[in-house]
Amino acid sequence: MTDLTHIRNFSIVAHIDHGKSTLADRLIQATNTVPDRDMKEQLLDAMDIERERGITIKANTVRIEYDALDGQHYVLNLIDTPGHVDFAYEVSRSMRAVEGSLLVVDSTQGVEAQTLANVYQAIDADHELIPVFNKIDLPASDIDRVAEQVEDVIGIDASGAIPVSAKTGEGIRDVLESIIANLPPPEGNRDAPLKAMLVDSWYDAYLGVIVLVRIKDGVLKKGDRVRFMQNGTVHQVDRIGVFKPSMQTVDDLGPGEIGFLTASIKQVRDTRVGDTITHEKKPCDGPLPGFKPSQPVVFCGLFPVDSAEFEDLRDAIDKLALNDASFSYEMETSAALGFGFRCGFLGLLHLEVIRDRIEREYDIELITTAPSVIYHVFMKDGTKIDLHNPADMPDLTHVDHVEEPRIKATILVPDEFLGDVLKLCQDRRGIQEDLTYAGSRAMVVYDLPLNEVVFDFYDRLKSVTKGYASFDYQLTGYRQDNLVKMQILVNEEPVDALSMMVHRDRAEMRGRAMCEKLKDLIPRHMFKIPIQAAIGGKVIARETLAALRKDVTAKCYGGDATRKRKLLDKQKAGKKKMRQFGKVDIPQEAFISALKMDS
Ligand SMILES: Nc1nc2c(ncn2[C@@H]2O[C@H](COP(=O)(O)OP(=O)(O)OP(=O)(O)O)[C@@H](O)[C@H]2O)c(=O)[nH]1
Repeated sequence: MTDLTHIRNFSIVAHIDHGKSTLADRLIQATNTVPDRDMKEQLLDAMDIERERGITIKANTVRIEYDALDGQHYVLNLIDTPGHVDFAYEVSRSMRAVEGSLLVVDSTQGVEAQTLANVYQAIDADHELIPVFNKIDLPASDIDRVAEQVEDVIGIDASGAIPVSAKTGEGIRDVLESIIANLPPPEGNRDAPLKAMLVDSWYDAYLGVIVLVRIKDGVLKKGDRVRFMQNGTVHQVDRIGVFKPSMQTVDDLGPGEIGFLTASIKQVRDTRVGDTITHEKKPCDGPLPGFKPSQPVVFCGLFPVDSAEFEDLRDAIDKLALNDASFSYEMETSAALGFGFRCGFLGLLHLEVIRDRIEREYDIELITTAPSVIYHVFMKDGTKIDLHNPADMPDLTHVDHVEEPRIKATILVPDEFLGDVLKLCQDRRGIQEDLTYAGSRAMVVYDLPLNEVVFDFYDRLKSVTKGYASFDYQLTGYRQDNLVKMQILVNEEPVDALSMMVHRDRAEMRGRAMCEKLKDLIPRHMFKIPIQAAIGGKVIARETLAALRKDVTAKCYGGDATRKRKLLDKQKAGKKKMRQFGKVDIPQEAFISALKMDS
């Protein structure tokens, strides 16, 4: 157990690619936490995969021992956090477990949207920040400009900022000394009853659920019987330890310390992040203020292309969910797609990560239906429905009004792309709230419907700004609007997987675009196929796919048998990836591609 004044707990926050993981590596190396021969790049990230902790969205922890210039020995606990906007929640909970953060800014790039988002979270958490200007080894590094930006845009004092190169190691000692000098030590009382925060938890094949804890008061020992206050469950602690960064058991954990416990807990779902852990016999007076549980905001259906793989899909989803409490799912049946799952995610990246893992690691080909947000549907009889799936939208005659979730989006972009960004936001029904400049960069704040952002907003933003824009968002609440369900009919049959909620004013444009896309994506058949978009019973757009005249091999006149066979094989393989809708085969890509907007 370490004396409180010799502990510093901190996290590293940064915009993506500004060098957070590389800096963590250097801190670990400079303090000889890991012998040089075991040192590899992105140590904390790599460990994720080794430990099969699942998606690399989780915060990672490492305990560093440091002999400071004042001759004293310190214990530094570092929590590394994910950078992507979907996982902002992870950042906020890591911040609650520490007293301060290093704010890494790439000195060749400057302040970006996540830099700002992180600062706001730090201020919320009442947190000390040390600005660190990274990549000073690069010729494009401009510390003065970045310092000015930090002061102008973020409004924090940059005079104590530390220039470093996480690549060469220059400035790393200064970072360590600044942590000791400028971050406050934790507070806590070792004689008080145990009060510990459940910061994170994950599943380990050998040890069961591992719980990351931050001790506030009291002492945690192996063998203790502890109560998880919100859950009400009691467990016997069978192991406690710290990450260096590999797991090392210790005898006890005292106030201010960060470590882990195991207690034969079977499922991650049995542990609630933000819960307070105390002793069963001598409990603390009350729980710590908990965090709100993370709520899925984006929903979509996942169906196996080959319906025989449904059980495999169930198995894959069960396994993934074991380690990811923010991913929700329930079984769903669709007239067109058969059995599958309706899944909830924290955002689009989260959706993509899970989908890719199912396809790659479990080798199951999937059809992903249109991502949707949760709408509040107010019925004429006074009841309210939370609509997760556009296919379940009740008949309009019974609906009084519909509300949709809105976000506050912050976008930082070089001046020359500003016009394109404003147009994109405007096209997505955005309302401009703010526009300011910091040098040659503009910062725009928009109020946007989440629904218009979930599909391909980020891709579009990157493409119109050649990758120079950065983006961050927070949910702000619900607002009523003129929203309707649009159905797509192929050969007169509704394809429920392509149903979507749209704004009435944009329905026709979206309907037309969808029909045109589908016309290109659906192969011709022996008969004519009408493709229609409809609201209620009313068709608002229509395309017709002409009937097939020749077979695919007809153009290989001359009888090149191998070529013919190859073509036929290709056609056969293509068939496997298609789903039959009535008499029509629709290829898998059609479901995703049709939904991409060109605006
Ligand atoms: N030249 C130079 N390159 C650096 C420096 N620090 C990081 N990099 C490079 O910048 C890139 C991003 O660094 P990461 O450490 O992965 O950045 P990150 O912020 O952790 O990114 P995520 O983990 O993806 O959020 C990598 O290619 C690093 O090698 C530096 O001081 N100098």
